[in-house]
Amino acid sequence: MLNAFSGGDVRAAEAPLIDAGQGDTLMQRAAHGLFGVVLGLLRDAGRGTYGATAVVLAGSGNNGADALYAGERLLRRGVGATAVLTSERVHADALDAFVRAGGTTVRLDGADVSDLAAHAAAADVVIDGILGTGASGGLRGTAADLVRAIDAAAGPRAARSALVVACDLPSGIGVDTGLVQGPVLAADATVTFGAAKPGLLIGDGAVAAGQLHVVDIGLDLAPFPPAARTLLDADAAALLRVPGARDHKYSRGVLGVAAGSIRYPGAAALAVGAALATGVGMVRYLGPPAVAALIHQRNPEAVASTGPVAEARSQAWLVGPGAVDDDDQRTRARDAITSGLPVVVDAGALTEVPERVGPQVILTPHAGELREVLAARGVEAERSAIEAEPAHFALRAAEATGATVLLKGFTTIVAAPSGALFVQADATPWLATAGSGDTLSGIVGALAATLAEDDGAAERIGVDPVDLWAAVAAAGALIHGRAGRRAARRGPVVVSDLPGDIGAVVADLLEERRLAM
Ligand SMILES: NC(=O)C1=CN([C@@H]2O[C@H](COP(=O)(O)OP(=O)(O)OC[C@H]3O[C@@H](n4cnc5c(N)ncnc54)[C@H](O)[C@@H]3O)[C@@H](O)[C@H]2O)[C@@H](O)CC1
Ligand SMILES: [K+]
Repeated sequence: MLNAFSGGDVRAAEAPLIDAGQGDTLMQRAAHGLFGVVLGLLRDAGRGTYGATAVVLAGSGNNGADALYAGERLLRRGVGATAVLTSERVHADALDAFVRAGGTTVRLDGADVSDLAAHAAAADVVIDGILGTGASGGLRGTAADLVRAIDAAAGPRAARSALVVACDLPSGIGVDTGLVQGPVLAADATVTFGAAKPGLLIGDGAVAAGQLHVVDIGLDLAPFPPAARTLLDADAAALLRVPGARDHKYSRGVLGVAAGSIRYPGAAALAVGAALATGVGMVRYLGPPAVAALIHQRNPEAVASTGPVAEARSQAWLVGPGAVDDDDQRTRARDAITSGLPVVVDAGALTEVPERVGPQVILTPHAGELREVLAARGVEAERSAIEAEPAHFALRAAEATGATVLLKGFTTIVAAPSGALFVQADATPWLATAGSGDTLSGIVGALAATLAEDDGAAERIGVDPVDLWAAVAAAGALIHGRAGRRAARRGPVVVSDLPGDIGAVVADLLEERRLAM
């Protein structure tokens, strides 16, 4: 599990060490970690250090100092380094060390911004040390102008020649939210100190951060609750339930599916296919015979009927995908949601959620659907606002409904009504295609069915039992994302082919788990 801590908590964890006179030690550890990552990236890019050039953007605070000390280390390895001082104030000792090692400095105030930008764009590496955890709001003033100019001179990240490495975080992102309010220099890599910060995992902040490296500088974060968590492969693997010798189809977990309609039969077929590939004892399908016939073309093992939820004994339910203009499906959705069993609620069924439910009800909206869920509870928010601050609004929806909320997007956000937050960035943009969400709901539904009666699941991955369903949803997002990336190796993702990849990802995860034991 990757734990992210709020900027405030990381600073609080630093405070006793700084009070004990260890501030400089922390800074040197941070600078050394940053230097190490830059070195590795230069090597990977085949550029080495001797004769390479670096531009250090150094702000007024300790973030600028970390960057200058990293610059000092690069200078001692033969890199030619220039520091652009973006503020009147600068950490005196760090600047002194940088200059003594042979670095040149330029004050941004009064300099020609486009000249500086051209110089930065032509360098081998740019270190962004303008703002760190002490930032309030986006970049302002001349520092904002400089970043905009470097961005324009260097071009989009994929086409740039200069590597950009962010010190602690890309300057200008919301440390705790990932909100990007002004110009931000998108980084190839971010080297963050002490612990990941939520803004590096969420939404636009995660996009700007690039590859994330966490450098241990010796902070004790145990007293603080993580502000966000990301499941790693090992966590998803630990959740998977492997059938034992005494298992049979009913004990492995039965997933009831009330999805699809005459208008949208395909959604049900995709969800069922994904659920079977994730691994369940049985899928019981409830819905129109014509939809069942489509499901049976690909998955004859699905057991279909047209009855009510009460007559289809299951361990968990999946309701909503493609269920449009169908009163029977609406009734089934309501019955499943109020059954007390874990239930994944997608698309058409989101409007059937009563005022208050429990965390075993997992809503899987995209931003537009979340807007509706919130509006129905008196919280007005534009879709664009939800996309800019997805974690904030997912948490609000979880709080307002009592449900677990999985918000789909570039990063998948899972908010538990307890306030726990999971963020998964496993997916590929190739998964942004029709039907993708149906397969995600099928995977989460299958995991829920197999774990519904597994009392040890929360403990296996070290989460509070009240947050189990959020972790299950996050694991579903991880499997879905990895399956999508696997499929994308063959070309654009065809969602109906995804079950093969889902099964392969489950097999890989279990193999990694076996090797780790
Ligand atoms: N204290 C320490 O010894 C350690 C500090 N660390 C580094 O220190 C950083 C935090 O340092 P600081 O607390 O000095 O904060 P920053 O380095 O983030 O700088 C904050 C300063 O920038 C200015 N500022 C804030 N928002 C601005 C905006 N939107 N536009 C322009 N200027 C703005 C303010 O003057 C503020 O004092 C961390 O991110 C990390 O890089 C780490 O190295 C760990 C150890
Ligand atoms: K920074």
